[in-house]
Amino acid sequence: MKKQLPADIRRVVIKIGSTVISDETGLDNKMLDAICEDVHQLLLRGHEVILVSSAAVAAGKADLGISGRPQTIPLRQAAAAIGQSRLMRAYKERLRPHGHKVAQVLLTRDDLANRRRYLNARNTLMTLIEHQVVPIINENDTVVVDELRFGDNDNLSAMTANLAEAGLLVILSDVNGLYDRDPGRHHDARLIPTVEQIDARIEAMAGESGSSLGTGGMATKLKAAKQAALCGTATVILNGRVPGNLLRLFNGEPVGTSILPAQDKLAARKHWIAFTKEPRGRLLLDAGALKAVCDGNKSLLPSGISAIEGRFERGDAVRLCDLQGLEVARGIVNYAEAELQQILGRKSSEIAAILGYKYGDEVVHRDNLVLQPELPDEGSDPEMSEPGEKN
Ligand SMILES: Nc1ncnc2c1ncn2[C@@H]1O[C@H](COP(=O)(O)OP(=O)(O)O)[C@@H](O)[C@H]1O
Ligand SMILES: N[C@@H](CCC(=O)OP(=O)(O)O)C(=O)O
Repeated sequence: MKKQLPADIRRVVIKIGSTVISDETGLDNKMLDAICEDVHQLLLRGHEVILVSSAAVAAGKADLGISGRPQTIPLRQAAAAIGQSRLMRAYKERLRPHGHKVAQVLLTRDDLANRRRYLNARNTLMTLIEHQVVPIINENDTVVVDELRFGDNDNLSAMTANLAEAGLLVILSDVNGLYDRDPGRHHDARLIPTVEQIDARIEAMAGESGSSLGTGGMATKLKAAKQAALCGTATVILNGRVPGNLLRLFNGEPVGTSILPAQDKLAARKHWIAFTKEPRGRLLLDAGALKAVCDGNKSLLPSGISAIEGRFERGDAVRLCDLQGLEVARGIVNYAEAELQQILGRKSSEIAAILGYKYGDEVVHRDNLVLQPELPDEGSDPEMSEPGEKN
């Protein structure tokens, strides 16, 4: 088994956490100086760098008189509106003197869940990189509503790594990497230098954020790394508050926690189905369909569907479940819920007669299906569950 990071990494996504470049008073200029110096050096060495930067909220909240975490969504959105332009100016002022141009890219989950917009976002990123412009990505916090949020920038950085087909995802935080338990609470916690595969034992080590600046803590970083691993991208979780650490990593020094790519990676489109598209409904499959889909690598036909839940359109993602409701796969449907209600349990040869038209024999084609265990674990979003936060 391969136990090291891939050599010759050209394209890299670097995620910079709020805990790295901000404090309670706003942006931390010294840390921004140090990070931008390292980014400059990486660009000089010919790396293609995409930044995913947090800290818009942290950069703007003091203007609203907020200390600690903003307690409502409107306050968080207002803080981000103030802080995002400051954040961009901070990068521009530090990278421009070295001759590097920067571009702001603000995304919502909805932008990437729509295949056309996803491909459009990819084209924009590629065009920026071709023109030696450094994309600086953040969630579009000011406009986004809960259902359409990435939730945290660790998740956004993993989706970006897939979008850009990056060789490496670096997650800069305020800890040296993954410890066997939260080092903020346990002084004897030990750093894990390499993770070959993120399993339940590794996941159990990761706790939530220890500060009012960060979102999601180590748990969301591991989820992001797992997601990146499945698209063939390695992740390193590294302390961004130690100046020069980024360069040490690229000089081959043993820093942080490296999470190796999965041996069997998902094709980019299947990765998008599993992680980026939000499933809209559920199809309950009978025993024959379960066997065909899960063991036989077959497409799902209408005859194997026992029941339908939720409302969805043709082209949406749906969960394929057993009769107890347990998700066994996820895929893109060829028929809307209203159409499926008419053809469920029927033979494919009857579709055209029932509907008066037919998009295909399959309800979900096997090329548009992702099976467990490659689906994401559905955890709760720590910010969404805060009391009193409702849109
Ligand atoms: N097992 C662990 N190893 C390292 N850090 C952990 C672990 N469990 C929880 N954490 C917490 O995760 C925090 C980093 O995440 P977070 O606060 O969200 O920062 P960021 O702004 O970089 O995303 C650390 O400061 C630490 O308190
Ligand atoms: N989009 C938000 C950051 C959200 C987030 O995930 O923060 P962090 O855990 O610091 O990476 C902002 O710019 O403030």
